[in-house]
Amino acid sequence: MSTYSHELQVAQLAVQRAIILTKRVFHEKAKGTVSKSDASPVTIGDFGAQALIIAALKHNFPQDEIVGEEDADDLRSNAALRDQIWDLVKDTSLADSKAEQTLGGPIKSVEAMLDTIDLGNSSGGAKGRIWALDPIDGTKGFLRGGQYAVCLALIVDGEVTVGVLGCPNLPVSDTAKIDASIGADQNDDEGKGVLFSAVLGCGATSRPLSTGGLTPSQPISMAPISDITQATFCESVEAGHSAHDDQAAIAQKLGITKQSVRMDSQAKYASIARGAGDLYLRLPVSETYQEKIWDHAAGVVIVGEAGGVVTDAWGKKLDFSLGRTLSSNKGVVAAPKSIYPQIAKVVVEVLSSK
Ligand SMILES: Nc1ncnc2c1ncn2[C@@H]1O[C@H](COP(=O)(O)O)[C@@H](O)[C@H]1OP(=O)(O)O
Ligand SMILES: [Mg+2]
Ligand SMILES: [Mg+2]
Ligand SMILES: [Mg+2]
Repeated sequence: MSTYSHELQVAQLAVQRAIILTKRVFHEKAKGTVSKSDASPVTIGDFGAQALIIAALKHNFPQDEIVGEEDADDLRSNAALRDQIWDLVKDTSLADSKAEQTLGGPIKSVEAMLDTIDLGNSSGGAKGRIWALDPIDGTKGFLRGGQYAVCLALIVDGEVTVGVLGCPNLPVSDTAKIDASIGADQNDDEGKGVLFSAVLGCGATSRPLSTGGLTPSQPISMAPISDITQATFCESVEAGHSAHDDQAAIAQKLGITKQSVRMDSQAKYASIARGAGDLYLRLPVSETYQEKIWDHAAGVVIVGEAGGVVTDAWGKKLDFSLGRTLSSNKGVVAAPKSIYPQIAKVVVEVLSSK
């Protein structure tokens, strides 16, 4: 077995199992949404997916730390919400019994579920093995019926080493270039659901999601691009998460004529890694917002292994060793190696002229 193959297998199966739960919630009209202290939404899907993934990690790697986005505080004071989540969690398992066994089987009780969710409370750091988990990334997209991703990465001594992104609403077929329709109304499951993975130094792959064991994978790589003016660039749907105006100015300076493709979540990283799009621009909207490690870790190693470069808006490597946030970075630029220098130069020009 190669290094990290056990970690990779557990991470892929754990994400795949959690997506059985998130898809059930996705198709419900009422998603059990509550507002967090920072006013961002969280649903029963986010909590349920965090419980299932942490349970699988703790079963296999009891010593590892976990930085998970959610905690169980709201559920300890809201019995109705807690019971709704438990109903989902206790009934979610992989159809393949060997794969389910690998993950340690079901969580034993509602109390164990709450404690498991709270194991995502690591403060992160530069030493040892730390998993970064975003149980639903793009919760706003999830609520809107758009793209979302279940994201898990292993950081070893501050370096992202394993990354897995489950994207239930991306098309299985990777031949089509993405366009504006990818961002919205993904209510039909037909031909959708992709699991992306990478191990540092070993390449990136994708495979169709299943509800049992892992399906065969194929290598993925970014699209070769010689003429930057033909590039497709991705950005957030939410104007509050990245600066659409700066991104439009950068695209214009680069001579890009195509409309940007707006989609929620790390599905943007996945889409450029498989060559369905070319660039991902995430320019900061706020002086104070610090990007969270769980919003980028998996995407960064997947894009890196697919032949891309990911830095912050000033060309600095993203530093995952500083805790739960990327406190020394601002914004994100992801592009194929061949055209990255041209793009980075224009990004700095646009930011410096403000
Ligand atoms: N001001 C902000 N700048 C950048 N990202 C943000 C900001 N506020 C929230 N986010 C995060 O952006 C991520 C989604 O990005 P996208 O819009 O590209 O899908 C979410 O994880 C969300 O975090 P949160 O979980 O707190 O909502
Ligand atoms: Mg997120
Ligand atoms: Mg989230
Ligand atoms: Mg959130």
